[in-house]
Amino acid sequence: MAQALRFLSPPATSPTLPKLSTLAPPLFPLPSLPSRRRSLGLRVSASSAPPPHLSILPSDDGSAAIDVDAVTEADLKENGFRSTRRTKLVCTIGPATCSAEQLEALAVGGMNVARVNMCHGTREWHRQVIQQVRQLNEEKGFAVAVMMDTEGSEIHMGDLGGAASAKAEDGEIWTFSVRASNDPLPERTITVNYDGFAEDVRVGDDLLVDGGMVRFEVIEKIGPDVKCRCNDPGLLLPRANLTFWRNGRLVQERNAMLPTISSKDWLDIDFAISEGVDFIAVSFVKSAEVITHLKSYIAARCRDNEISVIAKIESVDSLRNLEDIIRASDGAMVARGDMGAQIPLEEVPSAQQKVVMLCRQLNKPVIVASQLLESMIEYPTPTRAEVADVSEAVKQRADALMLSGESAMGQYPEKALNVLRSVSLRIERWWREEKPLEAMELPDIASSFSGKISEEICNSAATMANNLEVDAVFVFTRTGDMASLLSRCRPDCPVFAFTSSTSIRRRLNLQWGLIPFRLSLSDDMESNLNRTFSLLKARGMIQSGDLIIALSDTLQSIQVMNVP
Ligand SMILES: Nc1ncnc2c1ncn2[C@@H]1O[C@H](COP(=O)(O)OP(=O)(O)OP(=O)(O)O)[C@@H](O)[C@H]1O
Ligand SMILES: CC(=O)C(=O)O
Ligand SMILES: [K+]
Ligand SMILES: [Mg+2]
Repeated sequence: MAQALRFLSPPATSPTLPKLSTLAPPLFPLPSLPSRRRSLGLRVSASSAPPPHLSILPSDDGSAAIDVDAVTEADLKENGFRSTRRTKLVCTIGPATCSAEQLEALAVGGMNVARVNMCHGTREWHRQVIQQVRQLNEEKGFAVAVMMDTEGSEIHMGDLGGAASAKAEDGEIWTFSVRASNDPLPERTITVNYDGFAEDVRVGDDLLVDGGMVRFEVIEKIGPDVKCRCNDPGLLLPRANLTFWRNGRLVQERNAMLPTISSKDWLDIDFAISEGVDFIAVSFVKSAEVITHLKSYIAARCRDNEISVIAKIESVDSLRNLEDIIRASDGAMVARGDMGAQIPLEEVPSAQQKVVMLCRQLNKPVIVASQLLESMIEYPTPTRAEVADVSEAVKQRADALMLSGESAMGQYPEKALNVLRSVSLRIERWWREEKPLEAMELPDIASSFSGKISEEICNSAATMANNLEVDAVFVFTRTGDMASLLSRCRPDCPVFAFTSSTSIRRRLNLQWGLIPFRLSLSDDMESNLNRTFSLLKARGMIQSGDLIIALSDTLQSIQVMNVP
């Protein structure tokens, strides 16, 4: 009940919007502002006078600090609110991008999340990358989050005895063996990580490397060795994924019983907790239980639950149990690489669309991953088809796009990131200009009355933001929930999310349209607003007359105002 009362904003701070005919001349003439800003200042000028008690005061705690990175700051100063990118970008870090300078170049280029894949590299290597990202954040004000991606216990090849790749030619006979050996491997021999491999496969099965990049047929089994003939030649890469198919269907036998989180994964998870990563992405999720289990494991070890769990949707089982898995997780990834090895390729696009839609409905951030710009591993420009694929993911309004090999080991990581950024910006602008009909209804998701209030406030605020064409929504949030609820509505303007936690700030950086800032929040909404206005104005990120909607999760209120 108390919250229901608080939902009614205090009268002095909730200006009712006047009818257009009653508008008074602007109280804050803005001669030097771009025309759009000026017209907005005019349109709502009657409500633009700050309530008397909202006058700008010097910062009350003396710290006057607000954490924002130089790139966001420059973008806002130069291009204004409308041009900020809404789609977030995840970069897989690998040998091509692991130095401090390379990581900084990616952050400057728009990387919101750095992903390390525990399939590759040593623990020491991962530790260095994570620490360098943290240092970059501390020194330059970035909020780049770190995502640790588990190896999972699917079947994969060994590391090719240190070779970068091996070529399998048509008709060649190769041996796939479960023998563990430290000695150099005989020619055309590949080790396999799964002990049951030789028992599970049958003569006549198709063995697919990386979902069909190379294809073999099983011709003979000799103890732990499986002889295969290459039918589709190609390049074998270290630790490539292996699937086997019988009569046109993926074989799921004892290999289907492999645990989603292996013993090695648990050690990697302990490592991730001790290094303070922001997200753990779980490979080959099959059911919601494993996510629930991991979340309680983290909760028992981690103050304030500061790690979010992302379910990677890449197996047949994850698609079968999709809704339960997404409900249990803090977000999802459409991991199209392995997904395309587990279901027919022509089913991948509709699976992507389904996951993206469901995540938005359930208010979970979703990442579209793998092969977005695959050709840019080798070439400095993408194919037209790749640009169309990126556009499609942006049109689906996914929270984030991910680079894999393009940034981990490609020749043009920064160029690839630049393509994601410019295509996102262009398609987002197209969306705002064309306003395509959005077929999606957002169902009620709150499970408590106070959650319901927050949801209603955010839905209304997003509608108001679009109808009034405001410049930005400001949300003061302790938990980040209200920022997520606003992001879910995909409003036309950016959402400035102010939170006192650096960890929440980083995790909000995965979500569509949010520009997260760290600011020590007080319980007094007016003081928060005043400090924000003066700090952002002092840095030239907002100007007098900009029209904003302000929300707070402590006050449960909506205010519309011009920046004084
Ligand atoms: N830390 C690393 N060290 C060396 N190479 C890496 C590293 N991370 C990624 N790579 C290279 O980049 C490629 C693409 O990265 P990506 O993370 O998509 O891996 P993947 O092997 O396809 O597995 P996953 O299905 O988990 O994504 C890898 O196959 C590998 O060659
Ligand atoms: C990202 C990942 O794991 C995949 O696409 O398979
Ligand atoms: K992985
Ligand atoms: Mg995968």
